[in-house]
Amino acid sequence: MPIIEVNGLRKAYGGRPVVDDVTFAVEEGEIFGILGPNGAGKTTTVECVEGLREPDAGAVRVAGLDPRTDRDQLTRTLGVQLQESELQEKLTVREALELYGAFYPDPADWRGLAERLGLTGKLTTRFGRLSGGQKQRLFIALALIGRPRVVVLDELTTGLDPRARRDTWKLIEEVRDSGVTVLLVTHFMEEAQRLCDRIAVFKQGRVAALDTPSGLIRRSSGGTVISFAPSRPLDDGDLAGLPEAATIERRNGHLTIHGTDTTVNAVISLLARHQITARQLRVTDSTLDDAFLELTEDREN
Ligand SMILES: Nc1ncnc2c1ncn2[C@@H]1O[C@H](COP(=O)(O)OP(=O)(O)OP(=O)(O)O)[C@@H](O)[C@H]1O
Repeated sequence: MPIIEVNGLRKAYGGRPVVDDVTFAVEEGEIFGILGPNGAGKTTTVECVEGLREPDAGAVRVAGLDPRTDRDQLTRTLGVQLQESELQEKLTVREALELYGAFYPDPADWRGLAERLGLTGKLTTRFGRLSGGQKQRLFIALALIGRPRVVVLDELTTGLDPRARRDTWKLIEEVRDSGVTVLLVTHFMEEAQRLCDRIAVFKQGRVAALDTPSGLIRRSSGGTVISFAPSRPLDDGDLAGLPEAATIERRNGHLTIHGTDTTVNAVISLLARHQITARQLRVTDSTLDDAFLELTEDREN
């Protein structure tokens, strides 16, 4: 049974559709990513999941609850990363954690959460005096304080330094390992690739692709690229029989061949057969970045 179900979701602003027939389901215990260019409808979609926006059409269920009509139960099920403006400047970190913990019947231990998020030294600091990254960590702690079954994190690590970002990834993995489902909106490909079990790529209000990170990479046409400078020239006849080679380019004594793993293996055997050495040999694979750019490319421009 999926824990989040979004079916035929539509939302328009001023007659312009920004979420246009979006359907996806998130299984319990998954980290499910939503990727997409600015304005693709990601936040609008998650706000419908959180019950903050009313869909024009379609159905949303979180653990069987309707976010618009079952609000009380939903707040006990769903943890949401707050936006900055929602906390008072004068509130200290400790007060914020205690206050938000008091909203729930069985809150998590705020001291433990503060420690996991590196906030122990900041407990008496007022919210207005925290750095951007410290605020971000506090929002993550507040999203988790009610021991939610599902947590929605929109731009989880924006503003965090590289170490804090990695620590946060570890924390999110621990959260998932404790059985919590995570819905993650992100612009960071490395984050999506590392954390997400599956990803929905949004484009202009629609789901352009939904797959595992490696599934999305496999779909991209970039494939594997091998480039090298052969110790003596290879003629076209030798290269013609290479399996699964999409393109072969020659430039300044360098060969660049786009293909697959099979192509790379065939190139290596070919070189060995002809006793040719490959100088400056590089083999690179497509990344989630490549897949994302290809999937969200605006072909009309
Ligand atoms: N309250 C609103 N009134 C009018 N238009 C809105 C409103 N909220 C969002 N939009 C528009 O809807 C579109 C989708 O916005 P949304 O915030 O869902 O995109 P997003 O994919 O989350 O983008 P980003 O990556 O920039 O956060 C945008 O063009 C935005 O300008």
